[in-house]
Amino acid sequence: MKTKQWQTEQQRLDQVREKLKARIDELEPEVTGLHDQAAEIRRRFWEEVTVNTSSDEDFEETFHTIQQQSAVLSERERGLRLLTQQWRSLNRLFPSPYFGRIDFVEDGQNLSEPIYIGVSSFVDEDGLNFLVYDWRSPIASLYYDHSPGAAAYVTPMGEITGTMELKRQFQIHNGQIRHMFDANVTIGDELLQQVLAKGADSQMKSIVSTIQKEQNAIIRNDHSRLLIVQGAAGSGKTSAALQRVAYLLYKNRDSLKADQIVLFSPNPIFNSYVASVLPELGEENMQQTTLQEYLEYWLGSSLRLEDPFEQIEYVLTAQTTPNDEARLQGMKYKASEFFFRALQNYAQWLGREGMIFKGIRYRDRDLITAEQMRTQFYSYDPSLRLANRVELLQKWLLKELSLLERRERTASWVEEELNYLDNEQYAEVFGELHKDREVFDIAERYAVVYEKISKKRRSDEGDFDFAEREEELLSQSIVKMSFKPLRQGVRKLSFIDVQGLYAQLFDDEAAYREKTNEAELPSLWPIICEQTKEKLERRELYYEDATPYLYLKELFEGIRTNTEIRHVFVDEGQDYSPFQYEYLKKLFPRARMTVLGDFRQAIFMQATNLQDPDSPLIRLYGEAETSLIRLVRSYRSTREIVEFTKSLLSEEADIVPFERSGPKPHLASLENAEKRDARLLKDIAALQAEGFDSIAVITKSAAESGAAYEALRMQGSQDLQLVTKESVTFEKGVMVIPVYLAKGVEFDAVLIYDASPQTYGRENDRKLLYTACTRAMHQLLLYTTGDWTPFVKGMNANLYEIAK
Ligand SMILES: Nc1ncnc2c1ncn2[C@@H]1O[C@H](COP(=O)(O)OP(=O)(O)OP(=O)(O)O)[C@@H](O)[C@H]1O
Repeated sequence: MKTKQWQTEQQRLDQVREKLKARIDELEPEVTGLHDQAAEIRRRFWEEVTVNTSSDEDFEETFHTIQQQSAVLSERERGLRLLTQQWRSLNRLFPSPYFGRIDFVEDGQNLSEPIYIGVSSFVDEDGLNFLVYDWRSPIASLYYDHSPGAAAYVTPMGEITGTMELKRQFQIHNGQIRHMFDANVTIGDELLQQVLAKGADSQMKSIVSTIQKEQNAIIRNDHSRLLIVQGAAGSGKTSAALQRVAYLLYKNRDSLKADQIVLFSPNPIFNSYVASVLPELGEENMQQTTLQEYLEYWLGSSLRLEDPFEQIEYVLTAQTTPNDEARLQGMKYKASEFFFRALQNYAQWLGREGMIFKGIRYRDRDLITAEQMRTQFYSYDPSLRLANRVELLQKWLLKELSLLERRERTASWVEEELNYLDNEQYAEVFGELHKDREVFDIAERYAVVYEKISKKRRSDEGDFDFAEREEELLSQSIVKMSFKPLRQGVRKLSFIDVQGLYAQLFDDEAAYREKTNEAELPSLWPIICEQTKEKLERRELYYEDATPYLYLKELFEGIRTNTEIRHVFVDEGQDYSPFQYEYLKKLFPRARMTVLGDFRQAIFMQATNLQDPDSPLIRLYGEAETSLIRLVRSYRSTREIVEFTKSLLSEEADIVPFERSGPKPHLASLENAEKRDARLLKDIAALQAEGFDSIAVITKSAAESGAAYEALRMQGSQDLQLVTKESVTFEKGVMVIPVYLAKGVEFDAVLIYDASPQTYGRENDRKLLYTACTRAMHQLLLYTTGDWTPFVKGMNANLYEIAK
């Protein structure tokens, strides 16, 4: 790079920074001033308001002053928010105001304007001249999508074509240009080289300065209802997804808020891993959750739910017994669209017959029987949906309860209870009574006034006995309170026996076919039925039953929908079942969905193929509303690691390593476990000495992790972290982690604790081993105490080194 150009750029940079500094200095007092003002208003809020409710007029006036005060306050706070945002973004720009420049000449014009691109915009004092363009602005897409030459970008007004004369990348630190590259063919390779050579972090980083063209297509996709990204391990799916969130928030800043976006993550650790990317880009975080959290929220109080990790541990240790086979078949079937349709058909069948209710019992007797409910339920118009009929039944039950409650007041137990009320109960009843008493007093006052005006004596006046009335009210209250739980139960729809209704599906094969119109059933259906019912009897649910159970419940209670959410992101999308996708589609009817995943990393039984033409995911919204983008370039790992992991796969895969080199994966075969552990610790020490500070010992299961952790500690290693499904964050350092918790995360070096055929011997284990090995950025080491897993044994010996 010519020094002259460098100097010119540095001068421009200095000027921009001066202007930034000036603007920051200008804003600072305003930000503090507004902050103080808002704080002052908040502090004096009630001083400005005279609360007077003695008359209606006073009340109205008080109401208006409170409203006025809060309007002033929220206006100040809004102003403060905007200014603070601006101030923060200037501060973010200050150390490194931009990372790219393009010179673009629009067709029909001959002026070439340099466009500088950074994490947010910065406009000169005149309000017109953009000194820095936000990376999400339409023109900035030129930087990501094109090399110098003919280029075009899309604006809300249409496409603009022209010629890009220059594309330059910068690395700027604290106001100094450290590196400057002029790109020609592929953008960013040099800058990307530098970025990728760095170490792993316990927090994911933003990739804004080196977004690749195919990633940009994901980020800026505005038209698809469903966007599916099938991408190789380490191809930047998660990174692109987070940038996409930032883009959407920018593009729709007047209509979209961060809390209208939800990201479904594979596990809580992943949540914390990605949590800093958006704030780094100056945006608020979207909502983050796991499907398990959601299921727990809605079902957890009545049933114990198995989580996906328990399920996978089961799968990993499953034998070839009929019981295990049946459970595996059940997992597959219950994850399918067929089961989803079967439940819908079942709901139709229930519309005609077979509903199961729980009768209402009261003081050891049947108040309203299940049979009465059933008769009532089936007396409603059969064309009404289940949930609507349930609602009618609920109203009917509440009415019935009121009648029964009135009748109950004269029961002998009430009178007895009156005599035996202890002080506390009396006070409680009296408290209730007091409310009634007010009503009673008003009625009484009204009656007196009416008497005066009409000059007529009330006919019952002579008979009125307040003590009698009080006793009557007291017994009313006693009965009312004893009916309260019944009414609450009816309101919560606990008269529907959801558990019974779900269990009833699994009675026997013929009955199942009749209720659901299902033709194809897993061969071991009778055992599946037994297992499901047995589990339910213990008030527990398998993971594969949780979403279907919730769905069935909603068919009675009304489908739960969340219309606030506009964008749903599903990361590690291959791990969700077609059933779960159908459910998410129903749950978020107004949202667009972005699903990111890699079928080669599908380690759960319920996996969904993301990209095949007959994939249930593509059928979800239909082909016309779905876009599929494939990412084949892998950025995480060195070329050597990518070549090695690629050949772990059963078929030829289109995965292209990014040109970054490192040592070949190391294979170490030791005589016994003790020697293996000692070797592993020695290797870890050597890796640390090389400067790697994020190192993972990856195991197949949690049980193996626990054992490895103990064994390594016995050998004297003290600073190990054991990561379990309860862990919510992880720190840099050395950790022992089961592969399914390492999903989506990366490490400088990965050590596969036991790569023997006993651990990774079955075809199912291939994807697990692949997922584990693809977590490595710079170094990969595998250990065994005997033979090698067939997936390694079968590969070309050039792809690895045997450790001495
Ligand atoms: N355009 C890019 N510029 C710089 N780094 C990138 C880019 N794309 C991806 N990376 C880096 O590659 C690594 C892998 O990215 P990411 O975790 O997003 O991939 P992924 O496809 O979600 O992987 P996996 O499926 O294995 O979980 C990260 O370190 C990320 O920062």
